[in-house]
Amino acid sequence: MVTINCSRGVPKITYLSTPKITITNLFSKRASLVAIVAAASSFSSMSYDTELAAAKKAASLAARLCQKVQKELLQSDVQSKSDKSPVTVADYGSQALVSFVLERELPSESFSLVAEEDSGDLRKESGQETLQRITKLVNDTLATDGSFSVPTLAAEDVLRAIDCGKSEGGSHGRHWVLDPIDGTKGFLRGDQYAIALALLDEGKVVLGVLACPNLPLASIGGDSRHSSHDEVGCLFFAKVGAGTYMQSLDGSSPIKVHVSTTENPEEASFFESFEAAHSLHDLSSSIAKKLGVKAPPVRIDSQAKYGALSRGDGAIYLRFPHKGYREKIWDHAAGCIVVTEAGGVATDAAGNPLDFSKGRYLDLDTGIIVTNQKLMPSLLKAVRESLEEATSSL
Ligand SMILES: Nc1ncnc2c1ncn2[C@@H]1O[C@H](COP(=O)(O)OS(=O)(=O)O)[C@@H](OP(=O)(O)O)[C@H]1O
Ligand SMILES: [Mg+2]
Ligand SMILES: [Mg+2]
Ligand SMILES: [Mg+2]
Repeated sequence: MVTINCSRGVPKITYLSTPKITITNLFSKRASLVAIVAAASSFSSMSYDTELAAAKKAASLAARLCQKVQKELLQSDVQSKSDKSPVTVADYGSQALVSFVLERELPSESFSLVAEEDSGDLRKESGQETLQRITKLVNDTLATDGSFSVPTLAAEDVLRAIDCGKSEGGSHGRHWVLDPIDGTKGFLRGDQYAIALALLDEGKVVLGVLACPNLPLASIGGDSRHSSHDEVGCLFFAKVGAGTYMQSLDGSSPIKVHVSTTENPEEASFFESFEAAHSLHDLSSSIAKKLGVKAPPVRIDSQAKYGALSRGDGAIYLRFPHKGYREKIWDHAAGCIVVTEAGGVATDAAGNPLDFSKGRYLDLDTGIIVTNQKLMPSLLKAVRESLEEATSSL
């Protein structure tokens, strides 16, 4: 927040944190004009450009690390966390790398990171070999980027970087939010996955980056045919109020992207989780049918769905986890700003906006739905009716 106090005609500007502007005790019209100009320039200095550049660099390097591991995937790389979900050397390596790069690129900012993984299993005797592999991977990846003249990281540095991700987030101050590999199951299958990084400021997502190493640069929408020669590797990025852009992970010039503008459900295809355990496919089908969607669902892993939606490959994303599942903020923060800055809307099943200010979890009603502004009212109606039918048939 920026507070401007113009009591003596000379505007005094105080920075708090988000770029809201309050003008108090205006001395004259001229003073007020000066104040507004000053506020505008202070707003642009709060434009998160440095943070966005750091986030793009961190996510791109992490994508490089993940691509290397996916090529060499060995069964022994896969560990199981206590909740039985898979985690690989690439999940840990990506988290260590992003944490290290952000801290190094933004030395003047206090650093808080809410991230999926922790180093618990790597600190055990049984995790030592894996830790050595991760440390080597992180060092090898940093060495591919000429701008880091850092001494080789020790295993302890890697553990510390991973554990920076223990922040609880919340509604005050700035917090980075990271899913080092979203869609680990897709990653293991050789399919889609994403490195998803966002920044919260006073509880709002202000920037997001999605690196999708296996996503074709061309549309994956319903009618498009893919050939094995399609170029893959997309980097989506969005900043609050500045739109969403996509470039290739190899570094082409960014292009501005926009969600589908279709108002006709018959033309709209919809995305959902690849894994049936992560989202109720039957419920999505019933909603899509009610809405009049003709195309079959496009099932892909990870927040690559939000990226693909942001460039209009499909028009709807439906996500209805099984009862009792609690969504984590790192599974949606980056995707949410990528799609909303591209003109889309993301809400829970009752139409409430997603609230990232409540800590590591998203508290929401039933599921997550995403589409464009025009289709949202009829989608919400179809969701409500399908949920009512599902409840009454129990
Ligand atoms: N039971 C259940 N229900 C709903 N969601 C779950 C569930 N279990 C896991 N997860 C989270 O889903 C993340 C993967 O995202 P998607 O469902 O979009 O992709 S996928 O189709 O499952 O691959 C996945 O993210 P990663 O762990 O980062 O891969 C999980 O956070
Ligand atoms: Mg996981
Ligand atoms: Mg995830
Ligand atoms: Mg993950």
